Amino acid sequence: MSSLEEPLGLGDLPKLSINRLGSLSSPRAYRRAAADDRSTHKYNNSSNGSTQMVFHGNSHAWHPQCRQADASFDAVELRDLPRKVMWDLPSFVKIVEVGPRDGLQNEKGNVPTSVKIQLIHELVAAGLSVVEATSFVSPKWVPQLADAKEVLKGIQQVPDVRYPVLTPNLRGFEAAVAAGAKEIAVFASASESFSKSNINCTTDESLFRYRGVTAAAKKHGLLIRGYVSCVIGCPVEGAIDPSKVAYVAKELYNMGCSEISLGDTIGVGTPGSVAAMLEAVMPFVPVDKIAVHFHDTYGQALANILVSLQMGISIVDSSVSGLGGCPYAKGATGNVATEDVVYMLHGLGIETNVDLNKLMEAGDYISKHLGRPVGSKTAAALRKLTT
Ligand SMILES: CC(C)(COP(=O)([O-])OP(=O)([O-])OC[C@H]1O[C@@H](n2cnc3c(N)ncnc32)[C@H](O)[C@@H]1OP(=O)([O-])[O-])[C@@H](O)C(=O)NCCC(=O)NCCSC(=O)C[C@@](C)(O)CC(=O)[O-]
Repeated sequence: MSSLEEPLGLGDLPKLSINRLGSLSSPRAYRRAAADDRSTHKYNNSSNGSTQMVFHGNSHAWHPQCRQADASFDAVELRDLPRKVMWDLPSFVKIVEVGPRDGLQNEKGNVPTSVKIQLIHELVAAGLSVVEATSFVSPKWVPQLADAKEVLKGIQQVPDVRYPVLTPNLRGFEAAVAAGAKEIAVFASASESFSKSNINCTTDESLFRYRGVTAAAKKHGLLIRGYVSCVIGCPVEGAIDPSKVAYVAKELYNMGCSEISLGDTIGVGTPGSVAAMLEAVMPFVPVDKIAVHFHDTYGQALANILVSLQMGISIVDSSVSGLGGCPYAKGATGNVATEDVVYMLHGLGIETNVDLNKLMEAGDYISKHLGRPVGSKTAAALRKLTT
């Protein structure tokens, strides 16, 4: 386990917050300072008035003498603690709802076109300003979204709401434009193996292909979203080097993508590995153009979102009722549920413009249709309270 992945307890923060936290430039620097501060602690021994040193490695918060010694400044420091822990959080987060695409592409049963359209309408009614509608991919590869044209044409598009659609090649791009798309998304992978299984070509071949797609999109005045998948791990290759993610993100950004979504496709990331990956990408893509996209396979998605926000990210992808998975990423579970993201963000005082009740109605709608309970813990808890 790398030092970045060692858990850092909340109890460690009061001591750090005295003079360090505000001036640190990145979570990595913060962690180094935390490690320094925690290894040694000077305290006054009240029984004989002497000053003693305590060496306690990483267990500062739990060392009885340190707890006693810290008590004198805790009263002052703890008052400021929430602000310091919530260091630099954005005041507004844009949520990109990917349920109708990333969610429904993985369903075994057939979801009627009318249900997909109704779901999109409900999500927009809940206040979501970006709803990824469908994919113009090969129906042989993803039969669940074979009705892409009908879905996009069937939506009553609301002004100022974005409805991006995935386009893997020029053929998909042309079909999307003909169906009324105003925004497309291209998707490349930081893992060669996943690239081959997902779109049947290497990463560089896909980037070459996307140069044609993005050039055509710019000519038509369309917005372009770029995805990088497998940003933390790949089902075949295991851990992915952050420099590979940075390379793909940079290429997509430089070819004109206005937003780069970094996808933990199989949901293996932790706040430690996510922070390292973001740190690698940030020199190449402005922070306000980066979105994070977490699947919740290991239950880490909300923690990963929080650390991303702390690093300055303000665009989060999520999926109503936690729908999702990728047909070409075995074992990956759904995306983080939008309801849970909204609940956490509102709890942090961050605006989203999303009405949680209406969002839960959209979640109920699709869950009923799919014949299973809602996949959001927030929705399940709130529904229990009101029945
Ligand atoms: C890229 C291809 C098309 C290559 O597919 P291919 O088989 O290598 O290429 P092809 O050119 O030989 O095409 C195969 C057949 O598909 C047709 N075709 C070809 N293109 C299209 C098109 N656009 N629309 C409709 N049909 C198309 C083409 O005409 C042909 O039909 P046939 O001649 O055999 O009758 C294929 O591999 C494909 O569609 N892959 C998409 C797979 C997919 O959608 N995966 C899920 C995306 S999720 C993801 O990537 C992760 C993400 C974004 O969610 C983020 C995260 O979670 O981390």
